[in-house]
Amino acid sequence: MSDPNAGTDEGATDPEDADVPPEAVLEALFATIESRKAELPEGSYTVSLFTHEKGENAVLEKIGEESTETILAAKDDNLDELTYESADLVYHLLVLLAMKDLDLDDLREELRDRF
Ligand SMILES: N=c1c2ncn([C@@H]3O[C@H](COP(=O)(O)OP(=O)(O)OP(=O)(O)O)[C@@H](O)[C@H]3O)c2ncn1[C@@H]1O[C@H](COP(=O)(O)O)[C@@H](O)[C@H]1O
Repeated sequence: MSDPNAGTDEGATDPEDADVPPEAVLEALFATIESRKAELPEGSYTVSLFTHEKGENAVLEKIGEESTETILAAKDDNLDELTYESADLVYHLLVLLAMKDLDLDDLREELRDRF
């Protein structure tokens, strides 16, 4: 994984900070992604997705790859791998939401409307 300390992350909680409670992890991760988008620090994998020469296709391709890897892990009943690939998939999905100026509230509202 790329250097998690790249960038300033002003106002964002580092998702790798052990003090982040599990229920706050998605918010912390999304705040880091938004910070990378705004600050564009060197050495950041997230920034490489926002600035890729392929444009949005870079993250779209990663979502395709990670979806396939998630499916294969499930078919293998490999729960550790399923968890790992699901985390890759969720991270790239959050990058896509940020790229499209959507956020976790949009996702939460959509899911809540289905209750
Ligand atoms: N959660 C993630 C995260 N999940 C996956 N990745 C990257 O996504 C890429 C996935 O590509 P691949 O699947 O090809 O890589 P891989 O997992 O080595 O390969 P496989 O074994 O899956 O085939 C890797 O480069 C991972 O580092 C992530 N990169 C960053 N984050 C978070 O974003 C924060 C900021 O990271 P930077 O933007 O790099 O500073 C980090 O502190 C993390 O919290």
